[in-house]
Amino acid sequence: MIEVKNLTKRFEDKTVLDDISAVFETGKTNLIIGQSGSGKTVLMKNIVGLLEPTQGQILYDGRDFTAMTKKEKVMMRREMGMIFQGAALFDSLTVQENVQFPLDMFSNMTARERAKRAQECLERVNLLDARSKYPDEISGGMQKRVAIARAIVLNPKYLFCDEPNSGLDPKTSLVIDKLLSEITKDYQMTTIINTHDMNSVMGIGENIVFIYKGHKEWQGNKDQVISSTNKKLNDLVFASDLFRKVKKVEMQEEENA
Ligand SMILES: Nc1ncnc2c1ncn2[C@@H]1O[C@H](COP(=O)(O)OP(=O)(O)OP(=O)(O)O)[C@@H](O)[C@H]1O
Repeated sequence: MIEVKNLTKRFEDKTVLDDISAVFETGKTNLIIGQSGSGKTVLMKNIVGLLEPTQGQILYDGRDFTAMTKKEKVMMRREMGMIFQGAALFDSLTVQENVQFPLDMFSNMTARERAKRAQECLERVNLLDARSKYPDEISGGMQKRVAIARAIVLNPKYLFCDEPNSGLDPKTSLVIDKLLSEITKDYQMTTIINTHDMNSVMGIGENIVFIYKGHKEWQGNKDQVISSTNKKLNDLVFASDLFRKVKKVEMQEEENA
């Protein structure tokens, strides 16, 4: 579980995050949603330690990350897997070498053990057959799956994904969402996903934190999204492609009736 307590982030005199408190639960896909510029990325960067909070605390299973020394934070990062926008793979390394890279850097395993572990993770994302290919020889969706395999290779307790579906078609996005949801359950990770994708909200939104202009406007699950009377949340969700499509189908059905 990751707990954010009264988090405020200012850049000079600009307050980007204002007194945010939220709990992100273990074994669940926790989503951060909000309009462009609302502060989602800044929130995630504070949580993983890429930015320093101006005020507030971040607790990893009760451990106060904000109070840790630099060395302790580096140790904590080994418990975190990260998937950034785009897949951010090394073009000159094969799929397997990409997945194995964190092991080569941070583990004391033998070469044989590292290769075995990388292959286990590739198998988990159903890409073992592509292990000798280079990133430019595989599709965008496959590249994302390689990034997921790489993010879990060190067995993280916490998984962070920034817009995992950006640049992917809806069908491939569903595959990625399903995979993220499954590995979250399998490995009992605390997974936090920044997303614009309302299909993801409705598919894997077990715990959704809605950020509006830097403050927490709403928190709930996907079923509560549907029944919520929060106008700002409804504006965000019902302005999405998914709901426009649902509405269009309903209108067509009415016309045909
Ligand atoms: N280093 C910085 N210095 C000053 N302002 C910043 C800095 N980083 C982000 N901001 C501002 O913080 C606000 C929130 O940005 P953020 O990137 O978190 O939004 P977001 O919700 O992730 O948007 P998007 O969905 O478009 O990625 C924006 O107004 C942005 O300009």
